[in-house]
Amino acid sequence: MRTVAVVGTGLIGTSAALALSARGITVHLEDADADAARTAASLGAGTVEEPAGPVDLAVVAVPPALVGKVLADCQRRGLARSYTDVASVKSGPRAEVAALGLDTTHYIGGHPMAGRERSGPLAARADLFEGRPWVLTPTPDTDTETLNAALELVALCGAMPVVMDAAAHDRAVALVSHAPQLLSSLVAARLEHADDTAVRLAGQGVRDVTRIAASDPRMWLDILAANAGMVADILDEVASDLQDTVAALRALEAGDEAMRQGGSAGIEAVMRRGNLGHARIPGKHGAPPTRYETVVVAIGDQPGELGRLFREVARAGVNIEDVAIDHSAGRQVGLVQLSVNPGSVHQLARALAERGWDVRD
Ligand SMILES: NC(=O)C1=CN([C@@H]2O[C@H](COP(=O)(O)OP(=O)(O)OC[C@H]3O[C@@H](n4cnc5c(N)ncnc54)[C@H](O)[C@@H]3O)[C@@H](O)[C@H]2O)C=CC1
Ligand SMILES: O=C(O)C(=O)Cc1ccc(O)cc1
Repeated sequence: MRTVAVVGTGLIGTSAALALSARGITVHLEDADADAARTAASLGAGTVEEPAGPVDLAVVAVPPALVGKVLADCQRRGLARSYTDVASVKSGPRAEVAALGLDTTHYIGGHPMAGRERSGPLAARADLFEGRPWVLTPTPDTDTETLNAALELVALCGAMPVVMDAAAHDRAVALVSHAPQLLSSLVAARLEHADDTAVRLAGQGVRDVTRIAASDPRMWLDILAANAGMVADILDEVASDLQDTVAALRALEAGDEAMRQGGSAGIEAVMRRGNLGHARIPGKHGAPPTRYETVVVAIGDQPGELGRLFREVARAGVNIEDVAIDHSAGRQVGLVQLSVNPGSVHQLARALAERGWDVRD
């Protein structure tokens, strides 16, 4: 594959374009908003010049409800030999492509399972898809050239292809992406009118649970509208779990010992079910989940501190598997939680302490 057109240069389109350009592919950028395409080009994602002839692959990276319309326009113009999209839902766009009578042999649905809570080209990152699943939804009439072009796109973006049926994809993402998005929004919504004194106490737990509550409501309305039934089914089950949990909490306050015991059992059961569900989430690069341990280091809230710390960790020969930073409210200090392999914890803590870092227990 030598030439690609990215149609829609927001977060996802520009991230893919950056990854492809970095690997020597010629990328043509276009967007209904000319500023978005120019911004992407200025970031090194490609050129806003039109291709001289059909490109090898066009990546349609627009909101889900527009995939059919934009694909129709691209095919009419003869923009590419093969086409794919990146929409977060797959059955809706597929039905629209069929309803519009488009060429389905040279189109394959796609969905990179990576994103950010921010939109637009300025939020793009070349490594966004690194090690992440990228779902492809071929149909019996998808031709080999198109499947291969999409597989090459996924490989060039450093992602792992997962071939799925569109309906199975939509069921799966309702569970692992769409329902969690709404649950995160609902937790964050409780904070809207909360007392400042309460919000100021927010720590890493509530930050983790609400990170994606900062997402763009319009884009998510589009996604949820295209998968509403499946997401509602999951939230129905969550609502039933919530009712049981509330009943268990009330029982914990009861005067009667037997009721209190029932309440304890209910809460313990939900916590244990959560442990088991959490343990099933794959680790980096789709590997089986790994248990990491954390080394906590306090750093000053000033430029360059994090870089200095990371260099020290590298010098100690330890790989950082994950990192989280907890900014204590009102203090000029951040607590950096370095997740590392359990075997490296003591060695790293000792090495950092010896070099003067404030390592916390
Ligand atoms: N944001 C996320 O975390 C993820 C989003 N997706 C999917 O990727 C797609 C794009 O999402 P984002 O990049 O986040 O959105 P975005 O809002 O950052 O970018 C969408 C871009 O499409 C452009 N556009 C709209 N109509 C157009 C048209 N008719 N022709 C050409 N360009 C047009 C917009 O001007 C905008 O620049 C959506 O289908 C979304 O479901 C997939 C994975 C993750
Ligand atoms: O922010 C995250 O962790 C995400 O996982 C975001 C995300 C949002 C939408 C998608 O279709 C896929 C991934």
